[in-house]
Amino acid sequence: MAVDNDGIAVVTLQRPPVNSLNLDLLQAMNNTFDDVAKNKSKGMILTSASPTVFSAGLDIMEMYKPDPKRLETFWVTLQDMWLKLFGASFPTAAAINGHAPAGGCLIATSCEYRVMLSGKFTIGLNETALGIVPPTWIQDSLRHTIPTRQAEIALTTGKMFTVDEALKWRTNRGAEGAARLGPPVLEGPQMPPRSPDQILNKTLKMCLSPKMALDTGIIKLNALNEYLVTERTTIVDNAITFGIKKCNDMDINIQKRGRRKVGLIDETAADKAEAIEKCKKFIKRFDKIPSLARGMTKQIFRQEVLQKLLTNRQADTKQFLDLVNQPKIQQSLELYLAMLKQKSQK
Ligand SMILES: CC/C=C\C/C=C\C/C=C\CC/C=C/CC(=O)SCCNC(=O)CCNC(=O)[C@H](O)C(C)(C)COP(=O)(O)OP(=O)(O)OC[C@H]1O[C@@H](n2cnc3c(N)ncnc32)[C@H](O)[C@@H]1OP(=O)(O)O
Repeated sequence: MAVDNDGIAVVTLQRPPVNSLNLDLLQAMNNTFDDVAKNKSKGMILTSASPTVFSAGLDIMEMYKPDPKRLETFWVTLQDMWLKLFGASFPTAAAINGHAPAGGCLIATSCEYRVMLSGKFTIGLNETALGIVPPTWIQDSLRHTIPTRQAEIALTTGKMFTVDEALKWRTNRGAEGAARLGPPVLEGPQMPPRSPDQILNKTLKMCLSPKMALDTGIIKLNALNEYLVTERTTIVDNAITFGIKKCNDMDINIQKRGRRKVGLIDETAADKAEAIEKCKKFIKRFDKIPSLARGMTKQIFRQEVLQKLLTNRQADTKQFLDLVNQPKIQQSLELYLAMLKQKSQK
């Protein structure tokens, strides 16, 4: 852990080669989180010493042919880590400088803000694809981060997101739809927007025109048609300007037409230094907010999810131990480890 001049703690996971979460690393994380709380740091940023992996998730070796007592301690320590991180009163952010599968994604989604390096990295909860049911609190971390429906689909498909996918979800128009619509509006040529008063005056003028004075339905319709045709660009432009303003007011970031940002991650960065800077900027947003009020508000906001695990802790542990001790699961772990080894030797 390194604390900068602003009082922000940067905690670097350093367990080569892939920061897989074994008992020792989890215990070290828990002690560090306690220190950050005790030192009254302004906030904490989690990152990794590896240039390509944030964390490979749980260390599979802890679950393969395990010592029963150690396995239980391992799971309880993982629960502790999540309770401390997800429930931390201080601001937390993850500078995700590489792959973040399964438990790696859990750490990231337990933080309040995520900046991920652009590149061929992936992030997600892939448990279902491996034949494991992610425990409720692991699912809750994702559900707390992205919209419920997207979380359900991601969990049931074991989806690993590319950085681009993690940053923003496409609308149901999809990429093809967006392409069909032509260049993004914000990048296209812009008409000078007219004020609503100007539009109103123009409409009134049109209604009082000689054509309108004839007062026949058909002529009125023609006049309206003419107005709509001649003014369509202005009308559309005004609608877009109004929509963009509303989105800005509501802090909805629409960067391109056909897409909207929801965010398993909040931002991307070109390198680790930039990712850490962006995380610091997030933490500094709270400079003028009383820290007690901030921390308590966050904990109340997260209380329901935290309480669920606190209430069901023993049952959750038993479920894990029963699952891991199944011969079928041990067989799967053996195969998975062999597959990983084979891949790493290529
Ligand atoms: C799979 C679990 C199955 C069953 C569990 C059973 C019950 C559990 C019940 C509930 C728990 C639910 C929660 C689970 C959460 C988890 O976190 S499970 C772990 C899931 N993690 C993964 O699937 C990631 C696997 N790793 C990778 O995909 C890649 O390693 C990665 C993309 C992270 C990095 O790729 P790369 O840089 O190319 O590195 P290598 O693949 O070459 O790996 C280097 C060495 O590290 C070893 N290794 C990789 N991941 C793990 C790991 N999670 N645990 C232990 N060891 C790992 C890999 O074998 C290489 O070792 P070697 O150098 O060959 O000795």
